[in-house]
Parts: sequence; structure tokens; C-alpha cells
Amino acid sequence: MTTALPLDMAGIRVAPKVLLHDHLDGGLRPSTVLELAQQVGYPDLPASDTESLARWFRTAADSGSLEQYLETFAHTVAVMQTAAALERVARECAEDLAADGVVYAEVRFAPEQHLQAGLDLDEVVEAVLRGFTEGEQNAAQAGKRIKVRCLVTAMRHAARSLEIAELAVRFRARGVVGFDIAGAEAGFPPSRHLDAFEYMRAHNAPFTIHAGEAFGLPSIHEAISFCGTDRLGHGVRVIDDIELPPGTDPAATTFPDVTLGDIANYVRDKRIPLELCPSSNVQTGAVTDIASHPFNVLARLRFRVTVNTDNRLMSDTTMSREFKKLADQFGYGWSDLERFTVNAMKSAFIHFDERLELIDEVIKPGYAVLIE
Ligand SMILES: O=c1[nH]cnc2c1ncn2[C@H]1C[C@H](O)[C@@H](CO)O1
Ligand SMILES: [Zn+2]
Repeated sequence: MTTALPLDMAGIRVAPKVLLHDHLDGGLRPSTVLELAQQVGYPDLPASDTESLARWFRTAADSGSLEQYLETFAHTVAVMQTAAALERVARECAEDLAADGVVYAEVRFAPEQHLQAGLDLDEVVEAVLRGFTEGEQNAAQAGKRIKVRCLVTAMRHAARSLEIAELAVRFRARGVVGFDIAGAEAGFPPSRHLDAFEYMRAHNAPFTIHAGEAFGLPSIHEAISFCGTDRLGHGVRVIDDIELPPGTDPAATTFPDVTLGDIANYVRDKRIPLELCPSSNVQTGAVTDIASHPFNVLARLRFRVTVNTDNRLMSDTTMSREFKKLADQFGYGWSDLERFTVNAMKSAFIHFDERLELIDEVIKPGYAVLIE
């Protein structure tokens, strides 16, 4: 592990980063939530100034339960019901990610949650894509290169997943690069949405599934074996299929006495990317704290780990902060952060030539100056 330049926040912010798991409705600026609520006359915000609102989201999301964590989205979704609001939120998302040094992002949201003021699914997606393009252009003017693509999510408790998969395919040439399911995991197995996944596969279109976050191995097993997912949203509970001797330090650099079960072996053998979201996992109770997060075990065992924010507003985080937390906890250097970034870029849903270009022209040169 070489660390030529100090691995501090300033350095991490300039390092090129790739983000595969970030929710549009979980990443609004607190000031934007307030302004949009005022504009649309939404009366139910739990706070009336930026600082208190930011604090409310963070503490309410710190619930230890995915179900309670998800309740906080009622407020962000409520203010994202018009084309103008969606466009603004998407534009600011691209700008904020670019300012943090993210060079490629796949940002997801559930179009079916944004129909309350009369927009249809296509109009919702069009507004968000316009916002991303504007944000990319504004970032470029500020000297920051970013490419933002969209994943459309279906809510797993609802019954619109096939329609959303069709939406993903309909918009595939216009900036939607994949499909996802999210929402409460317990009681809503991925196999409820088999027709949607089959539709995606029939159209040679990729998808990811939130699995192995609040629920354990059975959820991961369904996602990979029955649904054929291309990536795992979180997937952190794959650790339940990995046996380590009692008392093993999760921050160790090697794990020689490890035994992998069939599911863990399959995920690693097939290089199925894990979209790990450390801070979010602590908030929803998937793990106790960052120190006991299986990120390091999975990374050292060479699973295809990627680092993600999940919900920047609810976790009061950024890609840089997630990198910093992991580096501080597990002693990573620039070459490790580069590896996680290349892992993410290889796992992106854009075409191979575009991934390669970003790796060769942006990521490798970006880390080379930090490592030297
Ligand atoms: O971490 C998550 N697990 C499951 N569902 C989630 C998570 N973060 C956000 N969501 C839900 C709430 C949002 O309204 C929805 C679409 O982005 O996805
Ligand atoms: Zn998520």
C-alpha cells in the first residue's frame, strides 16, 4: 500500500470516484427540500430551517430499522411531484456529485412515486434526464467532468415492476441504463417481480436488486439464482455465508482460515458486484458500526466490492466521506481506493467501451498522480 500524498479529505475529494448506488430522492440538498416544500405548499416538513431539517433526516434515518429509515422518504418524495422540481433535484444531484469528484454515477429513483400531481411515467423520467444533462453541463463549465446515468426502480411492495422494466428499456438510448427494485425487503422477496426481470433479460438489459440488506441469505439467493441479477444492491449479508474463526479481527489484512458457502462462492466466482453502502448499513441496523462492517473482509477476500452512498441526505454523507471512513477504519491507501473505483467502473451498466475509456483516461491517470 503506497500513500504518497496524504490520504485526507482534500485528496480524496480530487480522486476520481464512481458511484453505482445513490437514490435521487435520498440525496436532496436540505435547502432544496425547504424551498420546494414552500413552492408546492407541502405543510408537513418536520423542521423549518436548513440545519434542523438536515439533522432531522439524519437522526430519523438512524433508526436501526429499514422500514423506519424508509419513512423519511415521504418528505422528499412529496416535494418531487412536478417536472420542474424533478429537474432541479436531478441537476443539483449531478452538480453535487461532480463537486465531490465523482466522475461517473448511476442515480436511481422510483418513477411510480412521482405521479401524484398528474405527470405520467415518461414525463417523470424525461424531467430527471433533463436535470442530469443540465447538471453535467454546469459541472463541465466549473471544470468538473461527470457522466450521470439513470436507473429506474420499482417499489417491491407495489405491483408495477413490469411497467417500470418496460420504461427502462424504452429509455435505454436516452440515459436510463438499468432497472432495480427497492423498498422494504422482509416479506417482499425479489421473486415477486420475476416477470420484470425476465423482461429485462429478454431485452438484453441489465438490472440490480436491493438484496441482503435487511434480510439475509435467502434474499441474495433469490436475487442471483432465480432472478439472475447483474449486481447486488448492498448484498452485505453475503457475510452470513462466510465462516471465520471466532474472534477474527474484521480489520485484518488477511483471512487465511476462511470457509465460503455455496452462495458466497458463487457471488465471488461470478464477480457479482456488491454495491456496499457503509453508513446506510449502520443506520438501518444491517451492521452495528463501521468497525464491524464486513466491507474489509469482503474486499480482502477479493469480492467485487464497490463503495456507495445510498442516501446522501439521510446519511449526511458523500462519496468522499464514505471513502474516508473506510480508509480510516481499515487502513486503506490510494491503490485500494483505486481498486474499489475500478471495480465500480467495471460493474457499471454503460457499454464496455465507455467503461474502458473512463478507466484508462480518467481513473488511472487520476490515481497515478496521487500514488506517485
Ligand atoms: O437502502 C435502501 N433499501 C431499500 N430501499 C431503499 C433504500 N434506500 C432508498 N430506498 C427506497 C426509498 C426510495 O423512495 C426508493 C426509490 O429511490 O428506494
Ligand atoms: Zn438503496
